[in-house]
Amino acid sequence: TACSSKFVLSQVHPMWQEPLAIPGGDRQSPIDIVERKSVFDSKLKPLVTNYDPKTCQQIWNNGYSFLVEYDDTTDKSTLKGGPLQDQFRLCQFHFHWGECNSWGSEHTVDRRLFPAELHLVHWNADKYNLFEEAVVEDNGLAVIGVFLKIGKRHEGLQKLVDALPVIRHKDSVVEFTKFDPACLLPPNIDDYWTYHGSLTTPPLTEAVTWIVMKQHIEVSHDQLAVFRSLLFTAAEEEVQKSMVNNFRGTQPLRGRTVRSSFT
Ligand SMILES: NS(=O)(=O)N=C1NCCCN1
Ligand SMILES: [Zn+2]
Repeated sequence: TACSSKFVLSQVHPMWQEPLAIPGGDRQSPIDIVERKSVFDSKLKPLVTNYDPKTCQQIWNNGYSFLVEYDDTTDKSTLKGGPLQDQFRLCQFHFHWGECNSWGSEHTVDRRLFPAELHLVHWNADKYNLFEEAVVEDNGLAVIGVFLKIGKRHEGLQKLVDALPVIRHKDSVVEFTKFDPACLLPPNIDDYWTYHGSLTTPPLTEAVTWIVMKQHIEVSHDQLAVFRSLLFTAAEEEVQKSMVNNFRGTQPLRGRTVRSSFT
């Protein structure tokens, strides 16, 4: 199959139709992070996350990925520091993955692909009142990206994996509480790359300060296989399509500099 050989990724059909015109279009995401071209910035501070598991509300299948949503009506689960000037609120996290372990991540590092990528999505609560307002502002959003590799079972992830069969179809939702997203971060969150880019799924707006962790996390083969049991399609649709390859291809760097918090 495509997965066994060193398959040319271009044969994989991205899951959504790329729009013809993109707003601005010179700071799109994801990108290939070329390690030796990233510029160390000693002024980058450590990232400060302060997540309250009590703000975890639900998990649902939106037809692109599955997402865990948090109550972002107060400053309970926040992100600050790193490259950020303001305090951001966590609104949701989700993943992107492939049909097999050869690909699936959105960002690449020196063209290296990972089997999956976690995105923790935050919006600038010092400047805006709602995610929907922040999503069109160039300093509106901050997304933490974490690469996943196949290895030992991730105990913290299992609670989430166990909920997936209940939300197999698009638009299904189930209550999901007391989940601490910090358990999905790698041990060392001080080493990251950061650059200005966009959302990688619609509305693709160029509002994101990306913070991509250098350290990956490990999940088991079986845990990632459950991600692939999800469906893009709603229950009533005749033809069911498995939710795989829900990643966007890398976009032109267009002269941007990727900074690193480490040498
Ligand atoms: N993959 S991504 O860049 O996080 N894209 C998103 N689009 C809609 C809102 C949340 N995130
Ligand atoms: Zn994403």
